[in-house]
Amino acid sequence: MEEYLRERHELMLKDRALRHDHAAHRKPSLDEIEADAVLRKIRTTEAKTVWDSKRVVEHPHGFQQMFPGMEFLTARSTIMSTKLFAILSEMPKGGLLHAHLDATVRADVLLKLAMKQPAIHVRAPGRLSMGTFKTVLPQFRALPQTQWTQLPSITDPSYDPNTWVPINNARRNFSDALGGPEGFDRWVIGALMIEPAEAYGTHNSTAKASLRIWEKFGSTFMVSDGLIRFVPIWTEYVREFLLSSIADGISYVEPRILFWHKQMVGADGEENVPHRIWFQMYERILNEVKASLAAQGRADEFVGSRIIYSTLRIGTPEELEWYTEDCLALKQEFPHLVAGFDIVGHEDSLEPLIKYADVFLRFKQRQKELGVGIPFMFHAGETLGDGSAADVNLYDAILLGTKRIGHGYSIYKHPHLMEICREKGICLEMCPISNEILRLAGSMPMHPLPAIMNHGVHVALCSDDPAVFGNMGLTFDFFQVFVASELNGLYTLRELVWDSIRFSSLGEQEKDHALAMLEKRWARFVKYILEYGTAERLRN
Ligand SMILES: O=c1[nH]cnc2c1ncn2[C@@H]1O[C@H](CO)[C@@H](O)[C@H]1O
Repeated sequence: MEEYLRERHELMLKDRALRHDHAAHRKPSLDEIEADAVLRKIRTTEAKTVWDSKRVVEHPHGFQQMFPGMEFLTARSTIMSTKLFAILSEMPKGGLLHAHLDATVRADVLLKLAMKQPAIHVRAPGRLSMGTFKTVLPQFRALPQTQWTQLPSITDPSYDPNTWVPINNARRNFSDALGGPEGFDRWVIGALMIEPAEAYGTHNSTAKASLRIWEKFGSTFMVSDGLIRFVPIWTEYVREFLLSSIADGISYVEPRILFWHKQMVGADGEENVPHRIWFQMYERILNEVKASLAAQGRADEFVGSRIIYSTLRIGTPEELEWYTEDCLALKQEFPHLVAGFDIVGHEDSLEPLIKYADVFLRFKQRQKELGVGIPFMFHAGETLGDGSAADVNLYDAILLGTKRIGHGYSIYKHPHLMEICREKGICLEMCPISNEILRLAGSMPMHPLPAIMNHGVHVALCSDDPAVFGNMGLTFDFFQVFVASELNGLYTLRELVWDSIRFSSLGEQEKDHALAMLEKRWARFVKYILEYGTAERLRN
């Protein structure tokens, strides 16, 4: 029996040897070993006390049994009540490498920013009633002062659909039958976020033919665009994104900014602010945030930010070439801010990478001519397809030399591609909560993340579109991943955090600095877990 147990142990070690959190790669400190045990105890206890399968929560189909890593939108408030969540909130998270900027600030905060702008008007394309509350969506726009209106209400019987009402009037006079001003907030926020009833009920399909969940997902961006792409709101939005990320323990952010629209609406209500001014504004806010942290003696909490230039995966190759040239010009003017290039949007229904391969090859050539480097950071494989165009995007992303892969969800079906990622150090930006809400995985235990980690592929955990999903910061994604596996421990968390800096676009010296800062904060975090363990009598 002794011999059997030894063989058994060796087999397990061998099977897990490719994992980056494997003991062979780094010796944990004694404190870490003890803190790991505390975290595991809490997880085991809460699996019984909180995620007990006899407990249920309300669910669009009736009731849902609780389990660790269950559907995020029905579990969210329970997650927030756990000890594990409280502890992970304190964890230094490293970098956020995959987030779409226009979905990074809480919907209620965005609405408050909008209410401060008299230029912002709202209209409804149809009549609002209880029956149309979810289907008649608000449209926002900042108007030049000459076009401001004084219409009193968007719900009045006399309201002419598609006419602009000042946002404050629309809110103040929102009909009592629809909930008054709070009803207005619910209408707007409901259009900016995905609700459980949608993800798990009415829109629960990712099928190519119906795209239900992506219909709702896509529409949230149409609604928010009229608010965010307005200079006075955009600048405050960026500030809020940076500050709320820092508050969650994130020390570096690399958002994808969508440059599809060639202009932003300026403070005067005219759509005439070109991309280079967006970069200037971003840099100004970034410097202000850094200066205010330094003034508070908190400079070591944040190392900075770079931008992944993104446009949509639609249109002709010629049209895409306008964007690659635009990106080149911006890289020359803001070399320290442009981190990479990507095309975004629903992979299952929009254009595959291969359609633009010659543009991408020319883009690389142009970079050589101009002496600049703009790595691809392609979205690829965010699909359930097997051999579909979205799945095949993985081959093109890798062949085109992508530095990281956005999602790469379907890569676990491709042994050779995983080997390439492992050997070339192509990191996967995995967004587990996003994948679950967009119905690629029914819950966290159904997510392929463990398969990918067991193959030794580097992963950075990311939030993708936290304003739409409600997974603000990175604590929620770390939580879901941590509770859904008994293999994952403190060393797993540490590897994920470290990889998010190692595979970022920071320069080598900046990475060293960021990792040194992280090391100090990590040591404090480990002490915090130990103190927590002592207070809760969880230590031996
Ligand atoms: O998970 C994703 N996969 C692909 N595209 C996305 C995802 N999340 C957001 N966007 C896209 O980014 C744009 C906003 O910046 C939107 O067009 C949205 O479709």
